[in-house]
Amino acid sequence: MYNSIKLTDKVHWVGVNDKETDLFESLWPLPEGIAYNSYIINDDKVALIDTVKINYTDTYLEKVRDVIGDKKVDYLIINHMEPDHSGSIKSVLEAYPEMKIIGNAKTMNFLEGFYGITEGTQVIKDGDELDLGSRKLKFFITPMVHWPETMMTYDQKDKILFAGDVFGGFGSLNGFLFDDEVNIDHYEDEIRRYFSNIIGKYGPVAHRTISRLGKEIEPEMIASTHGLVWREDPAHIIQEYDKWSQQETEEGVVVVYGSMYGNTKVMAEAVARSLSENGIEQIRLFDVSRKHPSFIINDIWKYNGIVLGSCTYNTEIFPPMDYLLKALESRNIKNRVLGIFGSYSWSGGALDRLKEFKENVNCQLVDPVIESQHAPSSEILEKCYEIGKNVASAVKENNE
Ligand SMILES: Cc1cc2nc3c(=O)[nH]c(=O)nc-3n(C[C@H](O)[C@H](O)[C@H](O)COP(=O)(O)O)c2cc1C
Repeated sequence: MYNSIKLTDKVHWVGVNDKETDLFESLWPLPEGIAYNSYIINDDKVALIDTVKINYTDTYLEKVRDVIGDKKVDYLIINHMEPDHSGSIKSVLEAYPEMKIIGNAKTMNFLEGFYGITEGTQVIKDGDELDLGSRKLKFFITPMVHWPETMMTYDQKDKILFAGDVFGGFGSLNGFLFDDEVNIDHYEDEIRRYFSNIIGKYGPVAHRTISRLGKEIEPEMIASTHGLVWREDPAHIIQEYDKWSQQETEEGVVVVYGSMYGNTKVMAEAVARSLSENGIEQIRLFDVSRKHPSFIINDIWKYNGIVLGSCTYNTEIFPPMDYLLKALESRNIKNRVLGIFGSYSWSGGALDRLKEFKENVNCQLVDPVIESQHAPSSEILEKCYEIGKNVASAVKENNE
């Protein structure tokens, strides 16, 4: 018994849970693990949708057999070629050599490049259908959410959208699979962290894709390649993803500082205290060296205010702060209230990079912009309070 889980009479989840990988894509921490979801439709014809990471192939194939017994897999549909989903393709093909691999034209380049597979494939175009017997699947080509070949598959009978990575989240499935089996609030952060870390850069494409699908289909279930299957309230995850894809935020401020010996930290704490005194209830204060950027990005995605302060290191900005700035620039962070301050002792450098960051993102810079030499003086700390006050009033105004 390998714990496949029924979605409907003929559709099963045959995914796996990964609690062993520390860093997703060797970048993003997985404190709650992650699930690689694959689904099988056991109709007259049998179709698998995506596979799982190579480490879990054996368990995965057992789950597939658990559902279909001695039947063969007729089709393997590839919604996404990232190896956490495509890693078991070769093994599935060995187990079911007659199987046809279905993808779009771009999928095939990846299939050949990663796995040397050039035969037994079927190329589909946007809007094409595949008849499994009692149902027809329809394909939607949805490039760049978040790879060039990404697509989605819609089961028109059971009204299930197999969405690839879109609508996915971090966090493994601890016995539950469906949205109605868990307290969603507990998972919201991990879902947004997945969105902001992995899909966020492609927000505008995600928004266009969601708008298009909204006009063409009315799914009753959303089945992504990571995280929960949404059957009770699919509209919830669609709304959340759409909101995040447009960078809609709520009132709150994320203060991040880079500090070696505490002087910049004192400034950041003054800003944070002022934010609190000026009525901001959601304040996140992070040491950029100690909080992984994955979590900082997640909170920045949630709130409408950011304050960034950094010391100077060898004539440049403190390296971990530079890493965060690049991550935000690459995600085209926008529509935030922004406060900045730097510290130095002889040449300066940190504040120049923070000003460059301001030029690279579409955010509203709030006065004063501060540069402190050595330890912050009481005049400097007063200005930090001013940053807090001005950021507080701007984020409140923006939230009205
Ligand atoms: C290793 C190291 C390198 C530094 N490089 C520079 C520099 O190139 N230019 C400069 O103006 N200050 C430099 N500083 C000084 C700090 O940026 C400055 O003292 C700042 O106030 C330190 O803030 P902190 O206490 O928050 O770490 C350096 C300090 C250290 C420890």
